[in-house]
Amino acid sequence: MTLSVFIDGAAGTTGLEIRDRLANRGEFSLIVLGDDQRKDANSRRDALNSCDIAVLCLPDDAAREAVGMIDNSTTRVIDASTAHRVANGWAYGFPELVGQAAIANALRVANPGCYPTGFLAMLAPLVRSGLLPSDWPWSVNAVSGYSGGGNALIDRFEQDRSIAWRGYGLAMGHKHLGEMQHYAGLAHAPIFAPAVIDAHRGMFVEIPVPLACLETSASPADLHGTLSQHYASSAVVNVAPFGIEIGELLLRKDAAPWDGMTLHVFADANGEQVRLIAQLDNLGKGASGAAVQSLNLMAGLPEETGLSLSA
Ligand SMILES: NC(=O)C1=CN([C@@H]2O[C@H](COP(=O)(O)OP(=O)(O)OC[C@H]3O[C@@H](n4cnc5c(N)ncnc54)[C@H](OP(=O)(O)O)[C@@H]3O)[C@@H](O)[C@H]2O)C=CC1
Ligand SMILES: CC(=O)N[C@@H](CCC(=O)OP(=O)(O)O)C(=O)O
Repeated sequence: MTLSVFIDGAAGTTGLEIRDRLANRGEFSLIVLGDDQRKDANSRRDALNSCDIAVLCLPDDAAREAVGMIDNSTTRVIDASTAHRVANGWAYGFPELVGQAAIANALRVANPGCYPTGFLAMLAPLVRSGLLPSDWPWSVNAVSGYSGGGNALIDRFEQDRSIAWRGYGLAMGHKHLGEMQHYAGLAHAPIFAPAVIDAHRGMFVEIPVPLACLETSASPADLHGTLSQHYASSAVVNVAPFGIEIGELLLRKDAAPWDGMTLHVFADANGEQVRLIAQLDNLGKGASGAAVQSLNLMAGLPEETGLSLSA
């Protein structure tokens, strides 16, 4: 059976990438609104109510408005925005953390934020397993390609080629803190230091772990072993081998779209300090790839169908 999919916000950065990923997928037929209709409330309402699955690639307020326009009980929704990520009645679209069934059977799915995808992939399994404490004041440092800020940030970086690095979130309170704290089960929101660099796509998310200062007997190898076991059956997330000499990690300006994610565990020789580092594509597993992964599960297909998983 072919499922009809309406991408609300299909002309935006995330929406276009989802369209690309669905272009040759016979399992889905796309409802596309032309430029004259894509912001017209009646046209959107009709499309939202006539599709099987709506994928919202909109700013938060417009995403809330879109959900409010649905007046039937059958349209299923994947929302790429921040609006519903910790809301009641919404499954969190992170199958590796919540289980595939929770998404496959959901009416409403909230796509995770790009930075929380890296943060939660590493910290949530380690806190859940008891290897790392939930009440430590965690911090997270990250760099993202500028497409992470959508069309507005793309325009800014592409019009002003003098910006090499842009630190932000300086007043704290970044919109991703809620989901980071909630799904990792933390007592405190992490201190989050995001930055944008002069690359179109791709990101690194890093959690420093002062292992010797924590109340845990876990070694770096234990952390790596738990993550490896957690993702052993995942086609999307892989854990890099532990203890292999890697002198540097690079984010290339011309990186191709990638829907996977690689997790690294680096440690000093005494096992006192650890750096957990996730590499992903903000537009892949951080947004559009994750949305298609959930769409696959909602359609009863293997989660990795049609994704680009070789880095
Ligand atoms: N870019 C990324 O890496 C990630 C993005 N996201 C989330 O995905 C969502 C979309 O972001 P992104 O694609 O980057 O943003 P863009 O700004 O690139 O795209 C947003 C699109 O929504 C359209 N739009 C805005 N308001 C309305 C409306 N009321 N009705 C219909 N269409 C509307 C815009 O049209 P117009 O330009 O004409 O105003 C634009 O085409 C956001 O919530 C964002 O937080 C999540 C994870 C990562
Ligand atoms: C580089 C950049 O600006 N990134 C955005 C996050 C990406 C995004 O739009 O995020 P979500 O929908 O996942 O919340 C930001 O920090 O606000």
